[in-house]
Amino acid sequence: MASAKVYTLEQVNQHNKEGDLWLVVNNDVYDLSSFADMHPGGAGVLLAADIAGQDASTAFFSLHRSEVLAKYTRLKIGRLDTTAPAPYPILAAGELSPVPHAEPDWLNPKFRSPYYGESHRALQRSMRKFFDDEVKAEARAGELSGDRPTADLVQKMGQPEWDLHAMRMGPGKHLAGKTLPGGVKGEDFDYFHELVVIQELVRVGAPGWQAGCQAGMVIGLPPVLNFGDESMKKRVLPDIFAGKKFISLAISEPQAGSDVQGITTTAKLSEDGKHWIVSGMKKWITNGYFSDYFMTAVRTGPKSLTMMLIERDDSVETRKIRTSYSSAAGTAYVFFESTKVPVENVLGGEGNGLKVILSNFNHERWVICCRIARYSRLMFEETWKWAHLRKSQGKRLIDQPVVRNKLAKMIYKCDMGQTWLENITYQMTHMSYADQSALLAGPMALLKTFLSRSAGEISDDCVQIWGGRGITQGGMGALIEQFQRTYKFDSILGGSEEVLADLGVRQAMKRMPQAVL
Ligand code: HEM
Repeated sequence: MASAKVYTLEQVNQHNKEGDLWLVVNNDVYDLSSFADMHPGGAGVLLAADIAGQDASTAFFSLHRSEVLAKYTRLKIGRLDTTAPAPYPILAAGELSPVPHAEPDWLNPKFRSPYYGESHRALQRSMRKFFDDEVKAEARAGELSGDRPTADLVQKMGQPEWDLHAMRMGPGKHLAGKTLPGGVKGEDFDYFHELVVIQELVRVGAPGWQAGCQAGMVIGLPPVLNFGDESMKKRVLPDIFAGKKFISLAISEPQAGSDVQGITTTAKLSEDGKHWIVSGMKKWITNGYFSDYFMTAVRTGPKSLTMMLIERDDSVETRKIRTSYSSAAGTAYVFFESTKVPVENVLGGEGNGLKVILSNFNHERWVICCRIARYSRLMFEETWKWAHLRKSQGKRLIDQPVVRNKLAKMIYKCDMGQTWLENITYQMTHMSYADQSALLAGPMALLKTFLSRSAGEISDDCVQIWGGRGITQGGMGALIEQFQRTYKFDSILGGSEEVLADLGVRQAMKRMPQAVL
């Protein structure tokens, strides 16, 4: 590769007018002569005496995200003749953030953790690099455009080198014999490994796109893994884990929401007893728009709820629903019109639908907890950096006690949530499934309530600090605006805050002895 051309600041200074406009950002020299008229911030600001032909790094970084530079590398013509480090260092792909509290404590080299071993750290390093290098740019673009994840990327994630889709299903037999990123043996993969994968993926900062990237699988596939027979597993799992097919969980309906008792989609047995004939509609089905399979809750009798795997055919129609995050998620209505489903596709037996649904609730809620804890921390990091950059009335925002107070609240909410999450995760790695259901369902419900409530408060404080940029799509505050528009998903999906808070208390009531004085 040819080495970059080197210029002195005096040479750059000569190019300071309309049609001949250079400037320096982070020790790189940019020629903006033709770009100035297309500059979204206008040509005027670029022609100002302290900008045109000057080192404009400080002005640049107070108004743009660093991704802008990556997008406009074509304007770079060389570098400045200096050995001084770049004034605003940009993290290389895979690096940990040096911003205080931007990473959970276990990633701080000076901190110790009883929960994470070398294999978790190795997995974290691999995933961070992969998501930074290969996923972040597509994810953020897709979040804005509404384009679902590309087949190339989803299938790359499914290749044996990454096995991301299989890892997102958590520990289990489906990972046996595999060597996962970071050299982790499939048999050793535990809930902390899964937490690492989820939290690293969240950092790409694109919730709708990320949902479009097999979120339906995370909630729709467990019945196949836990209740499917070997022939179903053989038929369905390989293509889903390879990222070639999609599955979604189809429970909620317009009238029923997530109240499974109210489900009206019905299935009637065919005369020859070989098929169920399903009719009805489902709503808010993540990935439904492009799913090949639907793990569907249907009514097989007045009091009988049954789960069945429905494969897309001409009798299944899907229609996109616009929600407040990106339509990259493929959230949809799903209509079944006399859809024929082989009786072998019933999971867990006729009438046992509720048991199948409930069997995955804790895991789903835990996944949401992992996600929102990390997403909230990302917002803190953005806001902390902004508070150091942005000056108002001659002072940086961070120099204002009221701003520091808001940041303090963000730090303790993020750290409390993560610490509690790690404690529950540790119990999950050591408890039988029965004990988990009896002892962790309540704390998990309360944790999710705490984290989504905290996310709301963190979002509110972030927006106040960011001001207009916190309510503007694109530009510096893009992630903050996106967060305040989308954090509600995690406070509703998998059980709303109110329902879960109540569940947490009712579970504790069950364990209350008759009388304690
Ligand atoms: C390599 C040089 C530059 C490039 C490629 C560039 C590109 C951009 C882009 C893409 C935007 C749209 C908003 C965003 O995506 O962040 C923008 C906005 C803007 N730029 Fe630049 N810019 C450059 C240098 C500068 C400099 C040196 C200034 C100095 C004052 C400046 C001032 C602005 C302003 C005021 C806005 C509008 C910001 C807002 O609405 O909040 N730009 N620029």
